[in-house]
Amino acid sequence: MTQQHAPRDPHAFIAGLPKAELHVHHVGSASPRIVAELAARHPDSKVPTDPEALADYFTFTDFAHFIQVYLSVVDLIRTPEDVRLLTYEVARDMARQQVRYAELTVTPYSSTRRGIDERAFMDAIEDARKAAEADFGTVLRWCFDIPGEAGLESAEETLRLATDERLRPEGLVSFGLGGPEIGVPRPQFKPYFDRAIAAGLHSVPHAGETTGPQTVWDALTELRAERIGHGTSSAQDPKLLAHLAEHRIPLEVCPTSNIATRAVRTLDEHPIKEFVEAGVLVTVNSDDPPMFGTDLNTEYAVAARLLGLDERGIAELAKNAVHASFLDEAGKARIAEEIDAYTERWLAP
Ligand SMILES: Nc1ncnc2c1ncn2[C@@H]1O[C@H](CCC(=O)c2cccc(C(=O)O)c2)[C@@H](O)[C@H]1O
Ligand SMILES: [Zn+2]
Repeated sequence: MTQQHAPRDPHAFIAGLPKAELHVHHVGSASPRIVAELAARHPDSKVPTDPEALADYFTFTDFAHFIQVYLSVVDLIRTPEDVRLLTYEVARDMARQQVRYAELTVTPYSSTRRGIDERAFMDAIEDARKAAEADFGTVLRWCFDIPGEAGLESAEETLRLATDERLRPEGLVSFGLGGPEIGVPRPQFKPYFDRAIAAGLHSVPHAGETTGPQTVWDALTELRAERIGHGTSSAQDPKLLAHLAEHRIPLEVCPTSNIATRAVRTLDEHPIKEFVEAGVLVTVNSDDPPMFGTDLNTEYAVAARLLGLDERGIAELAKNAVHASFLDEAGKARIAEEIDAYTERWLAP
């Protein structure tokens, strides 16, 4: 992807560009309005009840602090109605950014452990998914992820919720691993990923976000990752970059997330350019957009700036996500064609 001509206004082009998002968290996408509304319902919570104060609350000193704040928002999700409202509103926010398809990472263990009935949880996310598709045209699929720091008990429970035919939601396509990486080695989760893959789910663990390249190697070799969440530290290992490029294993890059959690010091130091120069398939994602004071369109603008992309280059990024997704081939072709048609209309003299 090289610079052909300076984009007229990348933000305007990006705002209308049809997109797919592969790495974005369910609770992490709760808008300040939704979080404030839920916090008002639960006065015992320390989460601020007004959106302005929330911006300060969502300022993190390090990754561990981010997880602490993240879990305080998880604590606000207490009823199936909270789950349904959150999910439907997240889809509304996505539709406003022309997101046609998203694989939303859900951590069911964290909700069922807090007392939400598992059947009611699955019904709530599925009802919202179908309503969002009908009302906004946004197609949602689920990734169920293990909160790694909660250990093998949470792995067992997440696998059960993902594979029990009486519970597994129709929209479930993948199986992930989130939470802190430090002190949470990937290999211990191999038996759970093996069983999830055997049940037809795609493996998409986080790796290399706050630890080195070995975590990414482990995700590839032990967890048979088809995509890598973040993979930021891959840039430290040329052999790993070559492996990712050769085997077309996409990275789910979340630039502002890496700055907000202090995984990367400044955007200009972000390794996204090294990834592209090494031939690695890069997708652009927002991770936990309201918590990081960003949204997907902003992440595309950041990537376009760091990679020096014009409209065609930006459109290629969007198509990378479509092709790296687990949507059916017909669905992929439909969105890719929409991206091309939009781009040609935009560039027509
Ligand atoms: N950028 C991110 N990088 C990594 N993860 C991210 C990111 N953004 C969001 N998450 C989510 O944060 C959660 C963390 C949950 C967690 O650590 C934990 C620990 C102990 C107990 C419990 C519990 O619920 O009992 C939960 C994960 O579920 C994950 O999906
Ligand atoms: Zn994430």
